Amino acid sequence: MVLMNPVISKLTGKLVVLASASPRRLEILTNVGLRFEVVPSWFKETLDKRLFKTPHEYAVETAKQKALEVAKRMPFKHLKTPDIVIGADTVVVMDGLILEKPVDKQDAYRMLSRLSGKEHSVFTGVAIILCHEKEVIDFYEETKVKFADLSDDLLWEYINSGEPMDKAGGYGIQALGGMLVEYVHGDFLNVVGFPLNQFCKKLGLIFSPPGSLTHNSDEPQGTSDPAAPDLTSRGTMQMQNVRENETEDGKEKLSKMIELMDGFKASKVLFTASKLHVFDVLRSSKTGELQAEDVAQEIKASMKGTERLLEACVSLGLLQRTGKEYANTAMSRHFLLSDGPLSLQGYIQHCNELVWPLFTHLETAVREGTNQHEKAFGKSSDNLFQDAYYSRHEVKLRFMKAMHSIAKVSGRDVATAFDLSKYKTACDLGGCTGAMAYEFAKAHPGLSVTMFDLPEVIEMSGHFRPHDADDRVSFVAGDFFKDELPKADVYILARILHDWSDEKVHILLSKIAKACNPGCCVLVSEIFLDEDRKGPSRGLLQALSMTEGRQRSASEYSLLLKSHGFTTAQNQTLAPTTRH
Ligand SMILES: C[S@@+](CC[C@H](N)C(=O)[O-])C[C@H]1O[C@@H](n2cnc3c(N)ncnc32)[C@H](O)[C@@H]1O
Repeated sequence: MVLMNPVISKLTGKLVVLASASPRRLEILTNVGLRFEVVPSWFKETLDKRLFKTPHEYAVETAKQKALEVAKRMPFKHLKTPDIVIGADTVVVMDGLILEKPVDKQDAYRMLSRLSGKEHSVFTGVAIILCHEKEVIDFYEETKVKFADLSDDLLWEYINSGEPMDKAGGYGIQALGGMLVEYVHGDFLNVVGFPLNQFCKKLGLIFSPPGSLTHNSDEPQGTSDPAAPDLTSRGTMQMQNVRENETEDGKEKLSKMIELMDGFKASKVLFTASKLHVFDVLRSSKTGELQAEDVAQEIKASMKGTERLLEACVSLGLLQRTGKEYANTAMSRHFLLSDGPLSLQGYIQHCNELVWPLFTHLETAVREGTNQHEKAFGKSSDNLFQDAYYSRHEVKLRFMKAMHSIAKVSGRDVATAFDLSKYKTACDLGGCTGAMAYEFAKAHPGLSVTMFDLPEVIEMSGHFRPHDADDRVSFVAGDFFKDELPKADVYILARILHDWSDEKVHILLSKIAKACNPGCCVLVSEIFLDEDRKGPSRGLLQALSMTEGRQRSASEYSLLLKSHGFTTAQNQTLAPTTRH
């Protein structure tokens, strides 16, 4: 006979899913008349226990992840969305150590002999997902269990029965394992695997809101409701808190906030590991792997600091660790080795040495509406390039390396974005090291490319000349605001226009319009802001440290170009405009 719990009856007609393969949980819930489907979770119980302050937090999180996995999978794999998914995870805790299912008989023996003659705790974490409301309600129950003093003979007999193997802590209290137990304090079913009593109370809170509980029209007045004793105002408040904080949406927002708060730390870890050549050091070792102390020695840093840095790098996906050995990940091999073809080291160092100090003065920059070069570097920068980037040799080299690394990773895409086969000559205005010009030459066999930049840049461009340099690329020194521009069919403006005011952009475009061959085209490569200026954030963040320049949308660039007779040929992220 089934005693119909009024709370359980509220679930009639709902699709309830138990995200657990445990026959014991299935039995407990079936016995109280709950109708449900069993969809075992595919979530692997691999959460790092060290990340949890208490064992019950670990059990609750595991339960939640099990249930969420099923709730997310069902609409796609089973083509139905459940109303409720229930997840549970039971752990046995002895002296702060979480004992899960034994992996073999020896493991079972170790667990059971540890429990012998002592009291331990059994925690079950439970998560109830309300799929339509997108809410997660979770809780845990603790029960204390004391084992009798167990002889080895008894232990081995029990182990050889096979019962311990699929059970947390290596025993099942509902069967033979019951013989091992001296006493139980708390919910017995919690030890079996599901805290039924508290589960029903929670369902009561969910499905019978406070107002309706004091006077439940479905029930004769005076009928005691198992949920009622818990409905003190404190209980209700706690429930509301749980709902607000534990929804998927709330969690997403919180993790976004945390990501934003920690973003600067992650950047600085990348900058520091790069500056200390951690990625190069690991690559140069014979096996591609090193222990923290070897890395510390190589980079001449403290063991403690190095270890922390390496661990942080692992957490960010920059390194991987097997046992004590650290190695580069595919991503760091791709972008973080100094001599890699797509190395971003130049740009990373620029960010660390130049952009980072500017951003430490962001508050003043916002208050004053000015660039903070003087505050950060003790020198004003009326002309960004001459005063800030090119005033000292090493700063110029660093800036050029930064431009070079970005041009290397983006150059091919820019060069191949449009069909330029009908053009014979191109001029890369402000082409810096020539990296982009070489990409254009490589992509277009019929194209000769002139790289045009300030004299102080051209004099150093030899440092960056590729060993297989194409002789269709030539270099011309000059100031594009003052000097005559080389004649060409295609003008490349890659990351140039954003640095300048509309006034200066007009000067440059009018010079291009004057110099260009008939039917020429201008290829603009920039971060185009969305028309409503709500993104992309990469462009809007960059704007915060700009001097006289500004970020623009595609239509703003189009307008500027149109006023010099160029018509937008295509509306793409990269916009070539032609002049007829
Ligand atoms: C932001 S960098 C872009 C470099 C390159 N186009 C790229 O996409 O990697 C700007 C370039 O414009 C050059 N530049 C700045 N002012 C210039 C001027 N008045 N005349 C010529 N080149 C200039 C700088 O030297 C620098 O190489």
